[in-house]
Amino acid sequence: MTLLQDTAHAKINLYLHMTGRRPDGYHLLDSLAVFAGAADEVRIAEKSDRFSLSIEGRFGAGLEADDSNLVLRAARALQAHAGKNDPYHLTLEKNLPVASGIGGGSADAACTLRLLGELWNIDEADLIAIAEPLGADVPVCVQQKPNRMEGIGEILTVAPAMPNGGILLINPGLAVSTPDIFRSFAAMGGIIERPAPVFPARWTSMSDLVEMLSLTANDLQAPAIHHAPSIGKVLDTLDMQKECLMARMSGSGATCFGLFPTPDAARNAEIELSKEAAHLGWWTWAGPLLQD
Ligand SMILES: C[C@@](CO)(OP(=O)(O)O)[C@H](O)COP(=O)(O)OP(=O)(O)OC[C@H]1O[C@@H](n2ccc(N)nc2=O)[C@H](O)[C@@H]1O
Ligand SMILES: Nc1ncnc2c1ncn2[C@@H]1O[C@H](COP(=O)(O)OP(=O)(O)O)[C@@H](O)[C@H]1O
Repeated sequence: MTLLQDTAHAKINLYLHMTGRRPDGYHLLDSLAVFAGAADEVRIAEKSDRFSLSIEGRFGAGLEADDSNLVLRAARALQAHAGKNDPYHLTLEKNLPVASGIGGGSADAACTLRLLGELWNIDEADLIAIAEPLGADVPVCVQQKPNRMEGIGEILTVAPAMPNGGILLINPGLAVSTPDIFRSFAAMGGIIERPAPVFPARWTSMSDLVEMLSLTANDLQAPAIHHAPSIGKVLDTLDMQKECLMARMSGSGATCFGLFPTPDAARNAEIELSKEAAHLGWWTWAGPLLQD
């Protein structure tokens, strides 16, 4: 029996600029993080003598249901914070590709915090504080709303709502290593000095949003293509789709996204390339951006 369930949406970095480096070597960044309809699901079932996890779904086989899983790490961190002895059996339906630049693990951790926070009556601000040590992308995933991320992701500023546009995600079926991509970024020249993007009070259409994004970049895209040239092919394929306004990689890759004027335009493009995607073993998802 399911007591509570929630969806853990894919995080998309619409742009990702590296702005500096901390003394510990971590890169400081500036990013507009938004969320797509594509999601994992976390369910809380019956009480148990300790937190435990079952994993199902298309990408479940790539993960262990042990203490390394971010769902259990988040549950235990919140349990310690709340001083609760109230463990449950949890189920993760893993629909998002793993280690793919769309923060699926971070979204799962944040989703677990929201669910247990609801059961145990814990404020969102406390959940965000507990999220931070679990990973740089976990705080933004607690709210699942458009946010500007700075610092290494812990400094969040609410961004204007997304227009009612569409997004097509493609993952070429390879996991890229985030540390390798950051290392290559540094080796290929590192930080680029540039003015910080300025957001308007609101975006009226996808074209309006894309106009601002055209002045930005994902600084990890070139190093990722260097490691995995198939990312370049994914970007070319997205660019060739009718009505695709722009194509870019998210996070440290390898998932890339195309932006479209409407969710239907993105779905039509997904259908258009479905044969090629099936042939190449690509994962695809098309639909709306979460708006706020
Ligand atoms: C690039 C981003 C953008 O949202 O997304 P993903 O690709 O993970 O989705 C994140 O900043 C990913 O942050 P996070 O998920 O914490 O990265 P991790 O895998 O823990 O980092 C692995 C390694 O990459 C390097 N690293 C990571 C983050 C950062 N801001 N600077 C770094 O230099 C460090 O060497 C670190 O040890
Ligand atoms: N529930 C989870 N879902 C995905 N990855 C997880 C999970 N728990 C732990 N991990 C580990 O976290 C790492 C990052 O995963 P993920 O969030 O999918 O990456 P990315 O942010 O690049 O999309 C993976 O290498 C994986 O082994």
